[in-house]
Amino acid sequence: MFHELKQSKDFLALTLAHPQCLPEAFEFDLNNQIHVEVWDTGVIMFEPIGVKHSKDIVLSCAVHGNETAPIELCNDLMTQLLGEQLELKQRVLFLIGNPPAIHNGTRFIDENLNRLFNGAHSRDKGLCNPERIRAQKLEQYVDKFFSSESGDRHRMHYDLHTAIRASKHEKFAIYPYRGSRKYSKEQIMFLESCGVNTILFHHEPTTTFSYFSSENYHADAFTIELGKVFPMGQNDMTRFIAMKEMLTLLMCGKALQLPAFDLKRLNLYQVCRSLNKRYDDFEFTFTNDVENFTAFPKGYTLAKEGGEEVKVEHEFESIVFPNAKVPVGQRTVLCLKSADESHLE
Ligand SMILES: O=C(O)CCC(=O)N[C@@H](CCC(=O)O)C(=O)O
Ligand SMILES: [Zn+2]
Repeated sequence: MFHELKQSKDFLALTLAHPQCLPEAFEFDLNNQIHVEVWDTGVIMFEPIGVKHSKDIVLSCAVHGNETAPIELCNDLMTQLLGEQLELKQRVLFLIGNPPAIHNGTRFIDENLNRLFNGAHSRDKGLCNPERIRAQKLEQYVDKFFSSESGDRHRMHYDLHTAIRASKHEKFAIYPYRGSRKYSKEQIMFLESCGVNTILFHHEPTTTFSYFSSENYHADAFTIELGKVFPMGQNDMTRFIAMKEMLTLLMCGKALQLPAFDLKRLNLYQVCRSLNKRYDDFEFTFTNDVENFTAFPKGYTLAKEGGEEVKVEHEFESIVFPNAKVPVGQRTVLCLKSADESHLE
């Protein structure tokens, strides 16, 4: 296994060759002062040797198996690290979330992994399918990674996705609910430098991976949507150059040279409500080619279910992630209104 990875430098290939689990964990040192630990299939940690580091960075992809651009992006970074092409100065944990779903070319196999974090994997029907078991393990790996360093650390988790539909703002990030904690202008400008200039502030706790890291480890954590979903190999990787460059600077401890916070460079949205499916016959009134962030006026009927109409409540509401095909009880769409900078620091 170790020799296979040393030779190929392709952690995605190793992961896909063993989608359920690896026969054993292993570790080794690269020739350029980097310690590598493989904890499980899709789970690899890189740590600089002999350097005083201060940042713990989690980069996750394939929490949804068919969202391939983030997988290619992360694999590029991992291959560069394994090929000793990067001078790593900070700790990084890469997570390839759902390898069986990558094989399947689907969002998930049994259950949406990104609804199973923050303990949801063990609630109700419990650890009854591979996604629930994987969610629990991913939580344990994040815990191990963040908890093994103490003191004044800067923890980050960028959970990389792509969206099912086209979007009026191609790249955007969901900033998980933070309770009384302020949202970070510096993180927002970091994302803007990555090409992600649209931020959605979530209005309530969720069971997503980014919320888990944000809530439990006070990490600067985001779900980041990098564009529309395409099959593996069909992504235009030039669209992710800025993202890759900024992540490389971050990992290698280089100056980020972030611009000052500037509202003119950003689109800020507040989630005003999450519509959960209540009846099997839930349907939207708009078609599948309506883009994310399309705004509808007050009174407009967005959806119908159980003989009732779901109408826009604010002057305008923009929709994101509409999906009528979720199980009853789950989110069918997020409704957004414009946000200002009042809760930022
Ligand atoms: O395009 C879609 O409908 C879904 C894209 C996606 O996977 N989005 C994430 C967002 C998670 C969050 O709200 O932080 C998801 O639905 O899990
Ligand atoms: Zn996704």
